[in-house]
Amino acid sequence: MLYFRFPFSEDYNFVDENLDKNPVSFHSFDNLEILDFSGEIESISKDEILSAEILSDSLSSKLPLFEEEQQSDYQQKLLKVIDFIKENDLSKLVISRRKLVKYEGSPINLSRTFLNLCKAYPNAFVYFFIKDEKCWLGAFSELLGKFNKKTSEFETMSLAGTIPVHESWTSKEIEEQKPVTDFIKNILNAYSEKVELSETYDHLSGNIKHLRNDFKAQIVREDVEKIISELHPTPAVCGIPKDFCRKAIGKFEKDPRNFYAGYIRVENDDFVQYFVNLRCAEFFQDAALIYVGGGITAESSPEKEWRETELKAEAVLKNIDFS
Ligand SMILES: C=C(O[C@H]1C=CC=C(C(=O)O)[C@@H]1O)C(=O)O
Repeated sequence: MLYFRFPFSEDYNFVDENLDKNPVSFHSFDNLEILDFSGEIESISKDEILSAEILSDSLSSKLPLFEEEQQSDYQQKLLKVIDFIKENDLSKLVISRRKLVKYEGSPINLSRTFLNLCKAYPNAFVYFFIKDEKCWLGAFSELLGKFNKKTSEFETMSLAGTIPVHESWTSKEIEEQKPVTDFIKNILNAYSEKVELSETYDHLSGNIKHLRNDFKAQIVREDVEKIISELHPTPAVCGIPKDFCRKAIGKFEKDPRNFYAGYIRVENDDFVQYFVNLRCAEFFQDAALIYVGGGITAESSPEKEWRETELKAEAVLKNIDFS
């Protein structure tokens, strides 16, 4: 099953798994796993979601053997990452961890958790799925791409840099977001004569904010999937050079990213949209793993980076319904 809600919409959707169409698919970070949801996109009411009442008790898998990375270990590792960034002259490298949430005997109401996330993040793409013994929920507003089938306009954004809502930007975040903008600009310029780029502005997300630029470009329909495969993973979730940074992530992160920092493709009559899968968590019968990361630069402070991941984890954590 899959429930989802588009950004700025009040309607909830599900996909009935009956037909040959594949309107929604989840792509893992490493692109090796694609989870398809086939059928028609149908609408579903809040009451129907509530009455289905899906609890963590009903999930088939328990959390496999897992050792959570502690603050001191994570910070030690980030010191090594910073050295690596300096040695290789990288502008940034995105490193992530998994925060463990044990239910301690009180099951989670996953349906209510989904609705809480929808309420808390009106500008986000919010989803909840259970399939092939996997269960994930997420809510985030970063667009990897949006293609308008009628006008052939392609939209995307560069989103990076994080600070608490009431703090002021420093050169660290500004320098962290720039490579994302440059990376996207270079790709779009190869596919379009006309690429529009907005000013940089603040993108609010609960207790934190990010730096953001929006792009618009006229493209041809046949290029959409090619552009997406060049864009993913952007330096907002990986780094540049892409393949070098992907390998470095594999070396520094002790657990796989799975669907975290991958993307979700959703197609309807008007658009094909691709949402970056951040602020997400994997749920098991007895515990959940919240996936969080951040862009590390030569200027990073390991302690601040740890705090940033804690703040990002809050985005999901505070909306979990312990029934
Ligand atoms: C990698 C994550 O966030 C990305 C998106 C916005 C800001 C980011 C940052 O400030 O590091 C990251 O690039 C995450 O939330 O796990």
